[in-house]
Amino acid sequence: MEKISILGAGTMGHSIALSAAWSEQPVTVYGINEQDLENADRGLNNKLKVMADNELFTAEQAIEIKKRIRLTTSLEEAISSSTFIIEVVPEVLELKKDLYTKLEKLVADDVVIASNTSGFKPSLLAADMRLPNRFVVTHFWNPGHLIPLVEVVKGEQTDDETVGRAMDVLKAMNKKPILLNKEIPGFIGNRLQYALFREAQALLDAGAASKEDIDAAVTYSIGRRLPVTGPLMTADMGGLDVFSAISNYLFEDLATDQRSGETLSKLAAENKLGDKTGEGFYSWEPEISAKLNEEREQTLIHFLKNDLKAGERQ
Ligand SMILES: NC(=O)C1=CN([C@@H]2O[C@H](COP(=O)(O)OP(=O)(O)OC[C@H]3O[C@@H](n4cnc5c(N)ncnc54)[C@H](O)[C@@H]3O)[C@@H](O)[C@H]2O)C=CC1
Ligand SMILES: O=C(O)[C@@H](O)C(=O)[C@H](O)[C@@H](O)CO
Repeated sequence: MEKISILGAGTMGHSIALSAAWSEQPVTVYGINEQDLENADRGLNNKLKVMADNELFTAEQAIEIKKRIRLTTSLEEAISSSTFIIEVVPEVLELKKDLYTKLEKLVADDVVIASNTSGFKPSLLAADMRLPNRFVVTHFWNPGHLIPLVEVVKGEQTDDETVGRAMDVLKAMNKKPILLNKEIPGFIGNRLQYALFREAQALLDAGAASKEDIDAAVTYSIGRRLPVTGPLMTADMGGLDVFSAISNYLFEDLATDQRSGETLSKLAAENKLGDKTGEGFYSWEPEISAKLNEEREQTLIHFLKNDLKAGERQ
């Protein structure tokens, strides 16, 4: 069994740690200061309560899971006995690369260093590493403790042993790892997610429909099918003659913007960042935020329970 350390205690870091602890693996989480750890501890307690309330495990098991997670502000302590490190710091290329340089001076040559980056190519991240063979991307999805997919992406120099260890540790965490054949920016999930996001922005900026109706067009249609059939299987079920005919006239009309759209750019410039600042495309009063986050969590837990029934989770 790998000794897992998570470097970064934020949105993804503490929820990935919860995933590991839930699969009975002890894990150490590094945060930058006491406030960071307090936020992580609160996030863990909230998530464990919701999961126990929804009978994913008992309240007693939740206590045991929490005991498996050690929080520290000491990087050295966090990695002192690690065999598998998952970096989950902000999506800033140089920040990540600088951390790997620091880590390579502190850990043994056989310790795997993985990144939860949303889309940087592993070869780019590992470009200055002493041992790029031990580096791999393990891209979890938010919330990391409730979404099964993890995209495993190897760089040009990632060796097979590192890939194998990453796949094994993710399966031991009861995740659904997929190994990409090629390293491409954004991997698979985010390329698809951001293609949809680009088109949604273009429709909003063109005044084609309201933000509510644009989102409804997804949640009340393709969003109902996607938990069952992905885009290629959906096309097979709809008829490739139809999907090909539509592709041949519609593709030339789809958005091809290379940057954020007008509305998103304006909102970001005004620091209206969505749920975390109280306003984005939508207004996020605390009660609305709590309601929508709980609804999403309940839905994701419902899917997880189906996985359990299907034996996809031991
Ligand atoms: N938020 C999301 O929905 C997802 C994010 N990711 C990726 O995961 C990574 C982390 O994202 P989040 O958890 O959302 O970030 P976050 O901002 O919530 O947390 C980042 C954590 O990194 C640590 N940190 C902050 N500044 C640091 C520094 N200068 N040096 C070392 N550690 C530092 C802190 O513990 C902080 O809590 C990013 O690469 C992001 O692209 C991947 C999937 C989903
Ligand atoms: O959970 C997600 O959406 C992620 O996998 C991502 O990487 C997103 O792009 C995230 O970074 C922003 O929500």
